[in-house]
Amino acid sequence: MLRFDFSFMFEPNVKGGITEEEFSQIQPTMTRFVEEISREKPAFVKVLFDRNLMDAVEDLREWILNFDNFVVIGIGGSSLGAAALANALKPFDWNYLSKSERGGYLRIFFLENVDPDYTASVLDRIDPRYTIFNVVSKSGSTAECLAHYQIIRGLLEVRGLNPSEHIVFTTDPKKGLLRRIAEREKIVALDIPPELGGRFSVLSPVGLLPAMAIGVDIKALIDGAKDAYAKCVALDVWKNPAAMMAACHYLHKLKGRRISVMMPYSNRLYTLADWFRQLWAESLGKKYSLNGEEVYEGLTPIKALGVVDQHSQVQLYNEGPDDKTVTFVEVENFDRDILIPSIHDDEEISYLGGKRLSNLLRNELFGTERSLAFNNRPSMRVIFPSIDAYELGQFFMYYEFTTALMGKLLNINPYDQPGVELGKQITYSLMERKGFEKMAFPEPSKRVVIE
Ligand SMILES: O=P(O)(O)OC[C@H]1O[C@](O)(CO)[C@@H](O)[C@@H]1O
Repeated sequence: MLRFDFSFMFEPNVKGGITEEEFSQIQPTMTRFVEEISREKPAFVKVLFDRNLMDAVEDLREWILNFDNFVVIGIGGSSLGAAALANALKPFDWNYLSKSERGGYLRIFFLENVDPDYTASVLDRIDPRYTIFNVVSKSGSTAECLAHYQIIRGLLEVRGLNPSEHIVFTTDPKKGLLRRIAEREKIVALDIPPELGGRFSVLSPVGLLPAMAIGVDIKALIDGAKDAYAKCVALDVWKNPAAMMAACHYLHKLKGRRISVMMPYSNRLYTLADWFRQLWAESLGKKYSLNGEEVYEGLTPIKALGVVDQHSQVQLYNEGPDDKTVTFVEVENFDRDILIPSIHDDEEISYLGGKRLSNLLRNELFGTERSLAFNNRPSMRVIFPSIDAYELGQFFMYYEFTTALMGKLLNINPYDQPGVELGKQITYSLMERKGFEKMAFPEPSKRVVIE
C-alpha cells in the first residue's frame, strides 16, 4: 500500500505548521465529511464497483491486440489519466520496442494538443492499417478532439480503410455527437457514466482501454483503488490518508499557502502531476460557493520534477513567499538501479563512487525536504513501495477522494467547470461555428505591442 508522511506539515517540525489544537478542531468536520461522501457515493467511487464497465473493455481485448499502434485522441480528463498510466507503467523506450518485445501489446500515442507540428509528427510514425484510434470525449463536442478525429478519418479514407474497423469511441452512453456517429456508422463505443466528470474518469473505460492495450493489469488498478477507498472511508482521520491530505492542505490554505506543489522524484511518476494539476485546478478553482456567494476559491497546483527542479525551483520554495505546500512523491524500489563506479579519488567526486543512483536520488529528496523544514516550509511525502498498477490505482483514488473532501471544506462544487466555457465559445465564434456568430468578446481598446 502507498504510505503517507505528514510530519513536516505539523508543528513543531515546521514553525508555522499545523498545531495540535488546529488539527483537533477540524477533526470532527473531517469525520462528518468522510461520512457524507461515503453515503453520497460519488460517481468516481461507483465506477469501481460497476463490473459492466470493466467487462466492456475486456470484451474488446482480442480485437484491440490485433493492432500495433493505439492512438488516444482526447484532451484533459480524456487523456491525462491514460498518459500518466502509460508513462508510469511502461519503459521510456516502449514505442521503439518490437511487438514481441512488448509482449504482444501496442505502442501508444496521444493526440491531445492541436499543435500541427506535433500532430503531424505522430501521424508520420503510425501506419493506419495497423492502428486503432480511441476517440475519447465525454461531451463529444470538444473541438480539439473532433479536429483530430476528422483528421484520422480523412487518413483512413484516403487509405480505403473502414473507420468502424479502426476506431473505438469512449463517450457518453446516450448523448453527444460521437454517440450519434457510433450509432449511425456502427462504430464501437464504450460508455463514460454520465455523472462521472472527465478529471475523475481514469478508472473508467477512459483510462482502462488504453491501459489494457499496452498490457497494464487493469484488475490490479481497480483493486488498488478499491483498497485505497476502504481507507478513505475510515472515520478516524489519523488513519485516513485522504482526510489527512485534505485537512492539511485546507489548514495551510488558511495560513496563506494556496499553492500546492507536487514533486515526484521519479520521471515515471512525473506525468501523474499533470493529472493532479487538472484534478486540483478544475475541481477547486470556483468563482461561486455552494451558497452562490462570489468566493474565487481554489488552490494552485504546480508540478516539479525531483531532482531536476532542485536546480530551478527550490530556491523559490525555500526563500520565496511562504505561500506553498510541497508534496514529494517518493519511490522506494525502482525496477532498475545503477552502481556509480569509483573513477577518481578527488574529494569532490569520490563520495559518489560505489553508491547507487537511487541512493543519491533518495538522499536528494530528504535533503530538499529538510531544507524546506529548516526554512519552516511545510511538506509531505507520498511513498510508493514500487511503481505498478496496484499502486497507481490507489494514488488515483486517494487524490480523487481528497479532492471531494476539499470541495466540502471550501464549500464549492468540485464536479463542474463553468469557467472553461467562455473561451470555447469565443473559439467557436472565431472558427465561424453556426450559432456563435454574434459572440461578443473583449478586444483591447489600448494596444500595447512591441514589434
Ligand atoms: O471529455 P471531453 O468532454 O472532450 O472534455 C475534455 C476536457 O475538457 C474539459 O471539459 C475542460 O475544457 C475538461 O473538464 C475535460 O476533461
